[in-house]
Amino acid sequence: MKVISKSILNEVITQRPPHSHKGNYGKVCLIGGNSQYGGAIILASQAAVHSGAGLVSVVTASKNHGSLHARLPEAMVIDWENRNKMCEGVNGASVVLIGPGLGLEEESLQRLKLVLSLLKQSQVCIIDGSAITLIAQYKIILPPGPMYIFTPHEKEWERLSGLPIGKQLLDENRRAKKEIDGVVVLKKHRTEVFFDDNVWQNPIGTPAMATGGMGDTLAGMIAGFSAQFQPIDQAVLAAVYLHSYIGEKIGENHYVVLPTKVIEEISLVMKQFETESKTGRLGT
Ligand SMILES: NC(=O)C1=CN([C@@H]2O[C@H](COP(=O)(O)OP(=O)(O)OC[C@H]3O[C@@H](n4cnc5c(N)ncnc54)[C@H](OP(=O)(O)O)[C@@H]3O)[C@@H](O)[C@H]2O)[C@@H](O)CC1
Ligand SMILES: Nc1ncnc2c1ncn2[C@@H]1O[C@H](COP(=O)(O)OP(=O)(O)O)[C@@H](O)[C@H]1O
Ligand SMILES: [Mg+2]
Repeated sequence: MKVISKSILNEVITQRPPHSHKGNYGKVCLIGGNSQYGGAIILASQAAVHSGAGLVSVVTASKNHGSLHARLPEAMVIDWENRNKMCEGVNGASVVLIGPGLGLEEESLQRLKLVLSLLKQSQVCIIDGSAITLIAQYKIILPPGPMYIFTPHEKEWERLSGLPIGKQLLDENRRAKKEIDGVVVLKKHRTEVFFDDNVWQNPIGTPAMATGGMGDTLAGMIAGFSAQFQPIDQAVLAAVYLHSYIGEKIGENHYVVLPTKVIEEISLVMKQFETESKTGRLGT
């Protein structure tokens, strides 16, 4: 297993070319936030915006629209009761994130199935939270084509892989990952990222980060990074590392690290690691 190092941030976070515009930094569509879990999708959306996604649309319950707009006027909002608008939002995205606060109701399942049926080969789809649980519970087969990134915590990984938490050892996890078409970010004290050919461990992070919404924040950061930076594998590793790096820094003088505090720091810390672009390449 390889270990992610800080240099991943310099490698991935490159200066923006002067003649670029928001369209060059990716369109992210996030789907989640039922009447119980509005906070999850708000945190994920904030994390995507603060990590630099060019345009962010949020498909969520109408109940969340006011609070989302109040916390994040940068995001566009779509009512998930409006099927046509929801389809437009998903179709127009380069990166789709589904799951934070989606819930496990029948409507949540139908929304997940609809989103999966709309995905195109060119899109990246991050699958988090309730979406992982639903995929496991209903044994949903994902349509081939898009690049999938799963972000389970240990219990979600148990549901998805069938491996009880106590049996989640490296070789067992590797074997289980082979059954899954996509990257797996297995979140825990020392998060592991499984690609087809290799596994990376995140050496940093603190239990001060063990608080609700921290994973929703990571999912939003992965969405923001995948929208802007290539190759996607590197972008995922950088997002995972940066999330814990910021958490550790805040944890030096806070007993608990709030997701909203992590989000506030993202852009500031990205600036510290920004390197001159060697190619002048634009994001897609
Ligand atoms: N503010 C909001 O709106 C928030 C909304 N959220 C949204 O809620 C939805 C449900 O997500 P969820 O993670 O809260 O619940 P679930 O999937 O049932 O997992 C919990 C179960 O797994 C167990 N467990 C074992 N190991 C574990 C581990 N390493 N990490 C975590 N859990 C572990 C754990 O064990 P126990 O706590 O009992 O020891 C418990 O039995 C999802 O859509 C999410 O986005 C949240 O993000 C919170 C903030
Ligand atoms: N003890 C810990 N050490 C380091 N990181 C942790 C620890 N506990 C939780 N985290 C991080 O916090 C996040 C929790 O994700 P998740 O359980 O999905 O949260 P939520 O669904 O509430 O947003 C993960 O990124 C995980 O790595
Ligand atoms: Mg979670």
